[in-house]
Amino acid sequence: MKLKDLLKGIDIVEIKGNENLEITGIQTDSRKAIAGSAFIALKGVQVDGHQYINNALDLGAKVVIHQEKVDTSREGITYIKVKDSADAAGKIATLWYGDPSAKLKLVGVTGTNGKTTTATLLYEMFRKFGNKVGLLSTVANYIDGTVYHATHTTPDPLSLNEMLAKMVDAGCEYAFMEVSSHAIHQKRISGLKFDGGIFTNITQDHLDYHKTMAEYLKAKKMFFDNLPETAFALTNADDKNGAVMLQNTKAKKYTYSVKTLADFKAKIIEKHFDGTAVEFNNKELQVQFVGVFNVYNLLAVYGTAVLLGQDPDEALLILSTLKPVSGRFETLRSPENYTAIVDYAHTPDALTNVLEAIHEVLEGNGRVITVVGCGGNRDKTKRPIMAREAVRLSDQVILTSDNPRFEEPQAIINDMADGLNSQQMKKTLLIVEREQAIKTACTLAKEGDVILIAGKGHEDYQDVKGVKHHFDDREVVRNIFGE
Ligand SMILES: CC(=O)N[C@H]1[C@@H](OP(=O)(O)OP(=O)(O)OC[C@H]2O[C@@H](n3ccc(=O)[nH]c3=O)[C@H](O)[C@@H]2O)O[C@H](CO)[C@@H](O)[C@@H]1O[C@H](C)C(=O)N[C@@H](C)C(=O)N[C@H](CCC(=O)O)C(=O)O
Ligand SMILES: Nc1ncnc2c1ncn2[C@@H]1O[C@H](COP(=O)(O)OP(=O)(O)OP(=O)(O)O)[C@@H](O)[C@H]1O
Ligand SMILES: N[C@H](CCC[C@H](N)C(=O)O)C(=O)O
Ligand SMILES: [Mg+2]
Repeated sequence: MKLKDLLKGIDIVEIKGNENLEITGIQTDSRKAIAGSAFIALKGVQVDGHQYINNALDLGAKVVIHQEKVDTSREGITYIKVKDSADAAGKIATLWYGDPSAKLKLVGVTGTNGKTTTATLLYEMFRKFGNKVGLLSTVANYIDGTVYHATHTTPDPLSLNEMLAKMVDAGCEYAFMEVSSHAIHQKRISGLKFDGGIFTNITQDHLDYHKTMAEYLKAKKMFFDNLPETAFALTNADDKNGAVMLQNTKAKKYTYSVKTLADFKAKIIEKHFDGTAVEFNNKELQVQFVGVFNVYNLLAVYGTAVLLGQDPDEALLILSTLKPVSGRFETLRSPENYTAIVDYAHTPDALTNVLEAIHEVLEGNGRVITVVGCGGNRDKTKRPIMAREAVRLSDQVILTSDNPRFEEPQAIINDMADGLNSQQMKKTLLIVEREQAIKTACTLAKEGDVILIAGKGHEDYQDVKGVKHHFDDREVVRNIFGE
């Protein structure tokens, strides 16, 4: 592909050299540069890609796209200075892969919690409508039924557009993807053509990265600010920032709600352990999901289906057949008749919601034992809050490890316990080994009790000092249950 054809829509400051040459590839990682390729230098979080320009050139790259002032003296090299190399990387990636998002009906889901659930259920629903569909999610990526390993919630722009192009090649008509705040902030989604955007909610998380809630909110809002007028923007009217998200969008605005008037409105009729009876826009249905938060997710799915032109009644029929996503409120029953629930709640709000959902169906019959930890090298301020919420809504809490990464596991647990007073500590155990923590919870549980094992959900590893050791909460539970 010709270099100049890749530069459409990019804010160029200066070009030095030939822009009329054939490119063999594009990279943002110097280590992957090949003969004749273009290297885009990104200002990273850890390091600055501009440092590696010569490494890329040594491997044969012929073009450098940069944002900072750099040495442009190497012979035969084209240097393109741009205003924003992250934005350029996104846009160049879309063009390199043939602008796949323009050939798909692409819908992005953003928010602190519920992205994986909503995007995955949309993928499943649209397949049930009979379409070929793609999905990019935390748990896994899918192209019309074929699974691909996911490393991020939202991949880097090159991997992202490569996946979208594969979806186009496979004949997919729709694609649903999670849009993380990191991805918006790092412009991994620049150049993508969305047909719709969904906002789930915003509560505390990722303050290690965004520093303040205001910055976190700004990142999420940017996704909606950049939607085109041809797209729809569907927001949660019950979230206090739901309307804020759509303040400056050009997209057509729609709302969903359980509490107020909205385009898509739900009423909860009855809650039980294997599902919820609800009314969506005055039509009754039974869904196989527990928790009010899941009613919101399902409502967003329903609204999206309708906004994409599907028949509302058929959408409701399919909704009632959908099943929970891997590692989200996954229920396992012990031979002694207590229940273990594995859930991906890793934020204060998610933990509160999932515990409230458990209480709503338990109705005071049976105790709640919660096993929970917090990730290392992530938002430290959520640790004491999560511990307090766990204690407030449980009869017994075991604080344990969840991906300590490069931190000391005991130090993370101590940060959590710092949120508890001596009274609260009385119902709290600290057990560093997660397997031991789960075993202890099972020893303590009696018939009718519920053990919530929170934070890891679908994850099948424990990330310790950069090494992912195999660990799966569900597997541990099944072993204890003798399955
Ligand atoms: C904090 C963060 O988001 N980091 C992401 C970021 O990396 P970075 O900016 O730190 O990159 P860097 O290491 O500083 O390098 C900067 C540039 O120099 C280049 N480089 C580097 C070394 C070299 O020798 N040569 C070279 O060219 C790199 O390729 C890069 O282009 O850009 C990388 C490429 O896109 C991501 O892989 C990386 O994700 C890291 C691994 C990560 O853990 N990210 C998490 C926090 C994340 O993104 N999570 C969200 C979901 C969160 C949620 O909603 O729960 C997600 O979307 O997955
Ligand atoms: N709409 C919601 N509101 C609040 N909490 C939710 C909602 N949906 C799910 N949760 C809780 O959050 C957890 C994570 O859900 P999910 O994986 O769908 O979120 P996510 O936004 O994809 O998370 P991540 O940012 O890690 O990708 C669930 O296990 C559940 O405890
Ligand atoms: N996408 C989230 C996942 C957190 C899951 C939890 N198990 C942890 O490791 O903190 C993050 O990277 O912050
Ligand atoms: Mg997710």
